[in-house]
Amino acid sequence: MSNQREPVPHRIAVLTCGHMGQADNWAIRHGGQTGIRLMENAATAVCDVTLARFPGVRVVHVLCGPGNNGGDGFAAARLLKEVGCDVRVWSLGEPRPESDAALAKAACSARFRPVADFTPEDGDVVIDALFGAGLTRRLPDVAIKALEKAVAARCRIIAVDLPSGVNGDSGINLGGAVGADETVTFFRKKPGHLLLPGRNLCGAITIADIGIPSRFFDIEKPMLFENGPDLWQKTFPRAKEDQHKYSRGHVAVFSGPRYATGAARLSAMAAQRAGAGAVTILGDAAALDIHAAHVTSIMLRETSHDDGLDELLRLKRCGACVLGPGFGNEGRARRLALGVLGEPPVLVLDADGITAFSDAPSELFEAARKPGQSRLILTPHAGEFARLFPDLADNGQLSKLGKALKAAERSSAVVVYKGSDTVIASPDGCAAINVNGTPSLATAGSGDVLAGLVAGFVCQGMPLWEAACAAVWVHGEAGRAAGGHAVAEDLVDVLRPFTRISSWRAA
Ligand SMILES: NC(=O)C1=CN([C@@H]2O[C@H](COP(=O)(O)OP(=O)(O)OC[C@H]3O[C@@H](n4cnc5c(N)ncnc54)[C@H](OP(=O)(O)O)[C@@H]3O)[C@@H](O)[C@H]2O)[C@@H](O)CC1
Ligand SMILES: [K+]
Repeated sequence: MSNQREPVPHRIAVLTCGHMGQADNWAIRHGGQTGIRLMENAATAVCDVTLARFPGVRVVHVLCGPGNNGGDGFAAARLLKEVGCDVRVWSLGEPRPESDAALAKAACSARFRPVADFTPEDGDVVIDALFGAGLTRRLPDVAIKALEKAVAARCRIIAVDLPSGVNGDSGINLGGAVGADETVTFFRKKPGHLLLPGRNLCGAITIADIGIPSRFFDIEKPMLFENGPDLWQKTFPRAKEDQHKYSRGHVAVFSGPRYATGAARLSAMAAQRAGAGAVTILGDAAALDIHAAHVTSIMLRETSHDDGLDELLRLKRCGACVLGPGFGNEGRARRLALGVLGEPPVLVLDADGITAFSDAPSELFEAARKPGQSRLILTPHAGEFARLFPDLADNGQLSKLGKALKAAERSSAVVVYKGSDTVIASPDGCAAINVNGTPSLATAGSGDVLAGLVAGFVCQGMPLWEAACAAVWVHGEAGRAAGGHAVAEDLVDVLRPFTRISSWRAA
């Protein structure tokens, strides 16, 4: 994590599988641990969750793969047998000789049968310890068949570390993963627990402490997080006694033409709800006539003679502007965006503002590349992302997280790659994965509300990445509060509690 950032509690850190391997190794070399003890601790956690979730369970099937995930399974089988469960172990392949998994298998007195013969009965509990962090390719057919049998028999499934078949770094189903009821993972979550479809296959997630000292994070600063207030609450705007409207922050929103004004209004209202002291909509006279019939506390400023940059710069203490929602005119959007990037206000570029650079994204990235803090926030959904970063969008090797990080680095912008698993990536390599999104956010105008929230937090002095993370989380909470069939106006209506620290602290 970069030095300029406020320290973040490492409990919300997320570790890639590679970093998790480093944490294991570090704990063994410097943290007084042994590999087999870590495995025993992992197995104890799996055993505890099994007994807590299914008290009185009699038959437990343990499906064990050839690696350390299987090793956790063998150790859990032994522990469950010790407490009197009827444990049946089904193995796939043989652990490497002298590996921790081989030690765990040797210590387990259960009878091992090939996974191909797995025959669960209705309602049995199945521990899926076939593959975890080490899976790089499609599951072997025999593993897929075993998992299918578990589903067909309506077994309750507890996944060790990850549901087998889910890639821990991308959340992608490499082929054959089935939904678990519970997933027990170790030390910290992995991206695959948060990104889709992995998140939906995990069921309830338990993070078990397996004895890796958290001072690991003193050496390896966390760069990846699950989004939530803990990540950004230290920089969240707090009202001060001596503030006036402009010192609270001023947001400008560029309006679309006469018949496309609603998007700008949604952004403007959301910026107000985020706490901006003043919000101005900039547009031509015909558009402002429509706005005037709808808004009261939002100011209107006509852009009659040029692209609107001069009018923006004349606004008092404008800290952020939103360009793109309902904007239309791509040529003008492009000129304006490039103009704003040469000036102090931070640019939140969304929708048509992003599409305007489809033919020449590098023009945008060049303009955004300046020493010091980024001045550009991009908020693309998948289609818009592909317009600005076609090669990244098409790259099957990259996860959504990887795409967002590379996009942020390339564009020198904070990139909010939207979706049900929105990723917020910063050019300095930090990223957060958001998990509180709901289907109710998939509605026209929802993105305009998000862009307004981002600008609203930025204008109050929040650092850009933190502001974007806060906006995405608040937007998600609003979606939940608004419920099914909400329209974007409903989101604005329910925003207020989520933009006040006292309310979400109590939540
Ligand atoms: N390190 C520690 O101290 C701790 C680790 N812990 C546990 O370890 C797990 C990670 O273990 P892991 O790295 O051994 O990986 P794992 O998921 O078991 O699979 C690797 C094996 O599968 C094989 N293989 C892969 N794909 C395959 C395929 N499609 N079809 C067939 N084979 C395939 C692969 O073979 P290879 O690719 O090398 O040919 C290799 O043999 C982690 O999830 C957690 O549960 C905990 O105990 C805490 C302490
Ligand atoms: K597993």
